[in-house]
Amino acid sequence: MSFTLAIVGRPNVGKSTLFNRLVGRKLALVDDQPGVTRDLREGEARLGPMRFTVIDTAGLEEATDESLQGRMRKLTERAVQMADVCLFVIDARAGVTPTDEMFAGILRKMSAHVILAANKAEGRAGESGLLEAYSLGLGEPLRLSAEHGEGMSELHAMLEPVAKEHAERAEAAAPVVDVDVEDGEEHESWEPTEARPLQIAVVGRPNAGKSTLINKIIGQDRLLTGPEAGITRDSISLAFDWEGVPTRLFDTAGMRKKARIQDKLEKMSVTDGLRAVRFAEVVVVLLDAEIPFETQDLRIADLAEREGRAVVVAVNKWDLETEKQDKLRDLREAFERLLPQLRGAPLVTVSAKTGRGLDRLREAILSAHAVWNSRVGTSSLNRWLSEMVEAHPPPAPGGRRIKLRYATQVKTRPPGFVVMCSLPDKLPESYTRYLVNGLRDDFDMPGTPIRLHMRSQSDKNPYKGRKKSTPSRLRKHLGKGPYKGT
Ligand SMILES: Nc1nc2c(ncn2[C@@H]2O[C@H](COP(=O)(O)OP(=O)(O)OP(=O)(O)O)[C@@H](O)[C@H]2O)c(=O)[nH]1
Ligand SMILES: Nc1nc2c(ncn2[C@@H]2O[C@H](COP(=O)(O)OP(=O)(O)OP(=O)(O)O)[C@@H](O)[C@H]2O)c(=O)[nH]1
Repeated sequence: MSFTLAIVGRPNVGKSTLFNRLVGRKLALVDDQPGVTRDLREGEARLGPMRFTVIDTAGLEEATDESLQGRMRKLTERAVQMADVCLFVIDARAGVTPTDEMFAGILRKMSAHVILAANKAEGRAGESGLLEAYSLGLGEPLRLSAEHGEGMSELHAMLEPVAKEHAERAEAAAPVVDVDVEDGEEHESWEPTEARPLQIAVVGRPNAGKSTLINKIIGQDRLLTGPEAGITRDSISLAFDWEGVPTRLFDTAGMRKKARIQDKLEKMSVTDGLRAVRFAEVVVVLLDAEIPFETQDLRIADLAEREGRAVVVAVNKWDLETEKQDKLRDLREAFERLLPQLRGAPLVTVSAKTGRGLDRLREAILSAHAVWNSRVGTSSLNRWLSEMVEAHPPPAPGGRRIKLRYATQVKTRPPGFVVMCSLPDKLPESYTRYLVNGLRDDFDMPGTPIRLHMRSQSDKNPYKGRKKSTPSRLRKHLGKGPYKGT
C-alpha cells in the first residue's frame, strides 16, 4: 500500500482542481462556488512514477457549532488523522487570510507532516501571497498552479522522502497472493486483506438513507446526513475495519432520474455514482421501504449485475413498517418478478437509523462476496455437466446432436465458465440458461452474476483481449429506456 496524502485548505483555494490533476480524471467536482466539496473523497494519484492515495477534503471553516460548516471541519480533521502527509493549500492571489492562520495553527498541532502550498501562482501571479505564506510558520511554501500543472515536480520531490519511509515500513507486511483461477479441485474463496480490502458500494435513490447507513456501519459521523435530498453530492470512499474485515465503502450520490438532473453539478454526481459501481465488488442496492423497486432502483440493480458485481438488496427504514410480515412477503415477490437476473440474491431489511439488521447485512455482504470469488473444481464441474446433459440433452438441429464435451471455470469475481461445444452457434439461449441456473443451484452460487461461454474446440480463450467496461458504457446503460424486466 502506498502512502496517503490529504489535501486541506479553506474553500475555493483549488483543492479539487489539484485532486483532479493528481488522479488524472474528473473525479472531484470543481466549481467556483465555495463549499462544493462536502465530503472526503479518495483517489489513486499518480505523480511521475509515484503512486499514492489522495484524499480531498471539504473546505475548512471557522465555525465550531453543529452547522454544516462545523461538521465539514470535523471531517477534515479526520482526513488529516488518516493521512501520512498533509498538503495545506492557500490561495496565493488572495494572500494569507485569518482563516488560513487559524487552520495553520490546528494543522501544526495535529499533523506530523505538513506541506504548505500556495496555489493559483501561475506565471508571476500571487508573488506577494507567496511571501506572506512564510508567516504561517509551516516552512517554505511550494509555488503551485493546480490549474496549469505548475509545481508538480517540486511536489514530487517533497513527497519522495514520505514515499521512501512508507515503503520501508510496508516491506514488513505480508505479500499479497493472488488466487490462481486456472485450475484446482478445491472450492475455495479469496479473503479480503488490508492490501486488498472488501470493496462495497452503497447505491440507491436520493434519500434512501445511504449516508445514514454508512455512518451507522462505521460508527462515527464521517458522512453528512440530513433531511434534504441530494446532500451527498459526490461519490466518496472510506476505508475501515468492519469487525475484523478490512473494508472500503463507497457512498454515492443518489442516482436521480435523468430528467430531474438540472444542473451540471448533479449530472457529474450521477456519473460518480456509476463509477463507484465499477470500483466495487459488492453493490448494496439500498431501497426505501416506503417506495421500493422503482424504475431507478431496478436499473441500478441491473447495471450492477451486468457489470458483474455481487449484489445485496437492503430494504431500509424498516423501523417505520407496521405490517412487517406482509410487507416482507410482498417485497420478496416483487424482487423475484422484477429482477429475475438476480435470482437468489440476498434481500435483507435494515434500519440505518436504529442499527437493526446491520449484522444480517454484514453477513449477506460477506457471503455474496465469497460466492463471487468462489471456484468450482474441474472434476466436480464435469461430473455435474454430464448429469445435466443426461437429464436434459441438448437439441439435435438437422439430426446432428450438439455435444457438450468439457467444462472449466476460467475466472472468478464473478465466476466465469467455458463449455467446449461441438456447435456453439446452434445451441439455443434457453439451454445456456438451463446450465447457468443449474450451476447456481448445484454449486450454491446465489445472487452472483455467472458468465457462461460456449466454445468450439478451435476457439481461443474467450476472456483474452476482452475490453474492460468504461464509465461511458455505464452512462449508456443508465440512459436506456424503461426497464423491461427480462
Ligand atoms: N488561476 C487559478 N485558478 C485556479 C487554480 N486552481 C483552481 N483554480 C480555480 O479556483 C476555483 C476553486 O477551485 P476548486 O478546486 O473547486 O476549490 P476547492 O478548494 O476544492 O473548493 P471547495 O470545494 O469549496 O472547498 C475554481 O474556479 C478553479 O478553476 C490555479 O492554479 N490557478
Ligand atoms: N425512519 C428512518 N429514517 C431514516 C433511516 N435511514 C435514513 N433515514 C432518514 O432519511 C433521510 C435521508 O437519509 P440520508 O442518509 O441523508 O440519505 P441518502 O440516501 O444518503 O441521501 P442523498 O444524499 O440524497 O443521496 C434522513 O432524514 C434520515 O434521517 C431509517 O432507517 N429509518
